[in-house]
Amino acid sequence: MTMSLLDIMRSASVIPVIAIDDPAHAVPLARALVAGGICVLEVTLRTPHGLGAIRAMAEVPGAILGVGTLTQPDEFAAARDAGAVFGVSPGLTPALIEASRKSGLALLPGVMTPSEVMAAREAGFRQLKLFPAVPAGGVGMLNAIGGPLPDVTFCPTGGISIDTAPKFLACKNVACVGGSWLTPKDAINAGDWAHITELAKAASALRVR
Ligand SMILES: O=C(O)C(=O)C[C@H](O)[C@H](O)COP(=O)(O)O
Repeated sequence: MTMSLLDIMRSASVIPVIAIDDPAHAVPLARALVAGGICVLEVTLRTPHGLGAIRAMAEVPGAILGVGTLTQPDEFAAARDAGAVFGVSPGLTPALIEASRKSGLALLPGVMTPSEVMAAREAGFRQLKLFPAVPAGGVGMLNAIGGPLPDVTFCPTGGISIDTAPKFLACKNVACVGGSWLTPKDAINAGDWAHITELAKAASALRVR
């Protein structure tokens, strides 16, 4: 059964934004997150190991892989072939809209203003990433957008923590939040997978409303 992007977002509460510096970290990291109840994993293309990590992590039972930092059209098909079932970009351009359609990879595009929300909606996107969420105005911005533009659902990302996530998740137009706080580099480099599982447990205990 294929999950829609909205189903994936609703199943998540928190989507960890992951950057893999060492390919050997990919599988133990995915296992640690899934063990803590965090199953939707966004692996960014910020490092050269992104695609390889998606391929490896997609084999971990229970993990649902997304690709992050999509900025080039040719990355869509490559990420899909590696096992990503959705993609996330920091913004939206005509070339990315076309690449999403051609590849069939569901896209969660980044927006940060009402005009960008309206342009994304015109292009057919109803699930959006508010990025960067805190500099863009955070909860106040989400509530303000929800008035005139109530038919879009957000995954705010950028500047959110375990302490501030609940107030984002309480917004009517938020299905989940994204963040890098679940995957601190010092814990990953130390192989402290138990700590990552603890962070994941705390995050997966947060529920929308
Ligand atoms: O890499 C991307 O594609 C991005 O869009 C940026 C990430 O979503 C944020 O960097 C996560 O934000 P923090 O939780 O504040 O670290």
